[in-house]
Amino acid sequence: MIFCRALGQGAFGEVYQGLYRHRAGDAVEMPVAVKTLPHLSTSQAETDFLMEALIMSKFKHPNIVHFIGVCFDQHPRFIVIELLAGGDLKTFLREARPKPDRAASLTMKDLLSCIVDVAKGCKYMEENRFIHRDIAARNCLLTTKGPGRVVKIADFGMARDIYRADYYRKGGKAMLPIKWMPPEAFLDGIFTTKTDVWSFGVLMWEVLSMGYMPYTGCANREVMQLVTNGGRLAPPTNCPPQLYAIMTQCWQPNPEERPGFGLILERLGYCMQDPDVKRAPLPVYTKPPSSERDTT
Ligand SMILES: C[C@@H](Oc1cc(-c2cccc(S(C)(=O)=O)c2)cnc1N)c1cc(F)ccc1N1NC=CN1
Repeated sequence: MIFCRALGQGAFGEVYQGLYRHRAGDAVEMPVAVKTLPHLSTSQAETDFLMEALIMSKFKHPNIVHFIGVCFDQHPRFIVIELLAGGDLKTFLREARPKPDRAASLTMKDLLSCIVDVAKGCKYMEENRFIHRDIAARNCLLTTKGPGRVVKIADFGMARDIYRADYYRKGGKAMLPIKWMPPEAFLDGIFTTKTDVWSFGVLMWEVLSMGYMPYTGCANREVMQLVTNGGRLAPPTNCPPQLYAIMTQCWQPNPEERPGFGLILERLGYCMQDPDVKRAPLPVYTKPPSSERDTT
């Protein structure tokens, strides 16, 4: 295991880019991401860290990050996963926004393809009765920024990676991604696969708004109030109504009425074939960068 450079701060500790050789003598070195656990971690943190590795090791799916291994017999303890060189989905979308001086580099088809990739990963988790609890663009990674990119769900620890502002510290307890949670989750702590369906609807909104913070400018408490009283995210600029319809189904107040990921994939399939959807222009943001307040 060779550590090359730091990728950023993960929930537990630093995340590094590294090179992994399956056997000492192997010529082939594989680029990997390495999540480390700081030396001075509580035993609870160690358990959570190991738990996250165990969860990832169970999954085998093209839209879920590939788990390579753990090293727990020395410090720092670390988890080795495949490196997805395109970085995270939220950053990718924000960087890809059409600018006045640069034509859109993505089409509606590209955005839909990202959404479909995540839906496939979610369907696999639903089939395995695994509740992710933190489906959001920040937790998805791309194999590459270029064409042919594949999006994978890549964080299984309610990770508080690089987007700390997205989380809400409720009564000093764990930080909760309120803006991605349904009422039954933040009010009663009920988490089912239908929790992930709600979050997936918010992820669709993030993708079609090209990386905006949901409920831009609203504090988490205001969002809890709004959503409990039936308020919902408005359609992103230029969002085709067929896609907004899927989001609103994901945000049904009654969890049972939200579609499963199989049905969501079917409906997304129709949208992919609908010429009106494929032809839809991307949102053009003319806001000067200084006033870009869509990160809080
Ligand atoms: C744990 C970490 O995993 C990875 C990050 C990057 C990765 C992340 C950012 C940029 C690049 S890069 C080399 O393409 O610029 C690669 C690439 N592959 C990974 N497997 C991660 C997974 C996520 F789902 C979301 C964020 C992160 N982190 N944690 C700390 C930084 N990102």
